[in-house]
Amino acid sequence: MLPHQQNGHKSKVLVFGAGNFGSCLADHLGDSSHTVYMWSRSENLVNHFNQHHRNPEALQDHLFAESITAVGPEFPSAELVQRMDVLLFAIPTEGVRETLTALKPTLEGGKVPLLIFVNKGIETKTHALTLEIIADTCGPEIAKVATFISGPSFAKEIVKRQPTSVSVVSLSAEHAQQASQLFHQPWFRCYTGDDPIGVELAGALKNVYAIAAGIAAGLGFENNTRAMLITRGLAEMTRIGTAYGASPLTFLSLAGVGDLFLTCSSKTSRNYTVGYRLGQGEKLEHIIKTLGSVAEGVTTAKALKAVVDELGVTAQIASGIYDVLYEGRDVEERANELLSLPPNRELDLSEGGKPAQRLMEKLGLTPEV
Ligand SMILES: NC(=O)c1ccc[n+]([C@@H]2O[C@H](COP(=O)([O-])OP(=O)(O)OC[C@H]3O[C@@H](n4cnc5c(N)ncnc54)[C@H](O)[C@@H]3O)[C@@H](O)[C@H]2O)c1
Ligand SMILES: O=P(O)(O)OC[C@H](O)CO
Repeated sequence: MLPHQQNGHKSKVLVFGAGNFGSCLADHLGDSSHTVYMWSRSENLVNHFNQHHRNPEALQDHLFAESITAVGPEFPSAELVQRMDVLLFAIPTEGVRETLTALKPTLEGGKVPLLIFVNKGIETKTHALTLEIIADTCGPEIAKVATFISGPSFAKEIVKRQPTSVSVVSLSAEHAQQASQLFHQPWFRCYTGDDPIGVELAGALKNVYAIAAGIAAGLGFENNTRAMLITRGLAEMTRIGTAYGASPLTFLSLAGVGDLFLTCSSKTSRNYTVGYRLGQGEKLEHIIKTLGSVAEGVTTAKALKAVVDELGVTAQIASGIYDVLYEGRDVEERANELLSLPPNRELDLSEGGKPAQRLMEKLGLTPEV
């Protein structure tokens, strides 16, 4: 149990990442009177935040809870980390391995705080999910208790206390419950589950389909096309997920269709925006340079190509996005190619599960997910 659950004390939380989602979640917890530290690599951000309770790089209109202290730009000290009940990671997947490697010496030997991850991606170099990155860097015992929060959750709306619901999952039901209790509020509802592989895949893959939905809108396609993309995207991500070894039901959850629907339907999504701007004829390099924050679907599309090839699964939409982002294919021509493919059986699930089995074996668990 976390200290605040045992005796009414509030928790001490250190958030890694001071971008849109890190600062939004810091605010959510700080508002509930937890003691919150937020690490940023930017000295300017740290100084500005501590002086004005505003983030100069994200959610600029928001006045943040006073119980948040920004720390950095140096990596948080072992002394600070060891005082924490919770470490919350709100950095892109590409930075998780480096951050956990730096933390590992501090986590060794001492009490392990509750570890919560909110990134949504697949690592490009290794094609690993975050669960595997945690196992590689900190060992299987820590991976087994790591918790993942995912679902339809735009930071911009959470800071306005708009009702939001998320999936909170871990291989340890107890840790998922603890994370859920930490975050749960009437406007922020936490539903627990135990399929971190499925939830991670759903969160990562929906970003790729959001790029597709954005492209369609940028090319001038309207609502029918978007509905088709969301539905066929859901079928495709469920097929990939089950071939990987995840539960197909997970793709019907908040972290699955919930987040897919949100991200494919709004320009608030960075991934949708990347697609929209591609559809309008802008170059990827320019879009990434001027977007102002991360769109994880861009790197995930590359890793996903390798995952799909290894699984031998048909993933026509994901493959089209890969071709546009990494093979220099013309966006309109590739979209028309996709549209001219003959429709196949509407629903089918691939059998398999080898990647999840390998990951469970790495964690010393039976190969069932
Ligand atoms: N913004 C949202 O609404 C939202 C919602 C749910 C999940 N997420 C996920 O949360 C993660 C962070 O998203 P965001 O919106 O805060 O992005 P962002 O671009 O606004 O901020 C990213 C933060 O991570 C830091 N960072 C980047 N690379 C790093 C590295 N290698 N090491 C340490 N820190 C690094 C940046 O400096 C920045 O503070 C992403 O994986 C995103 O998919 C975002
Ligand atoms: O802005 P996006 O596309 O990264 O989406 C943010 C969140 O993942 C939505 O749940």
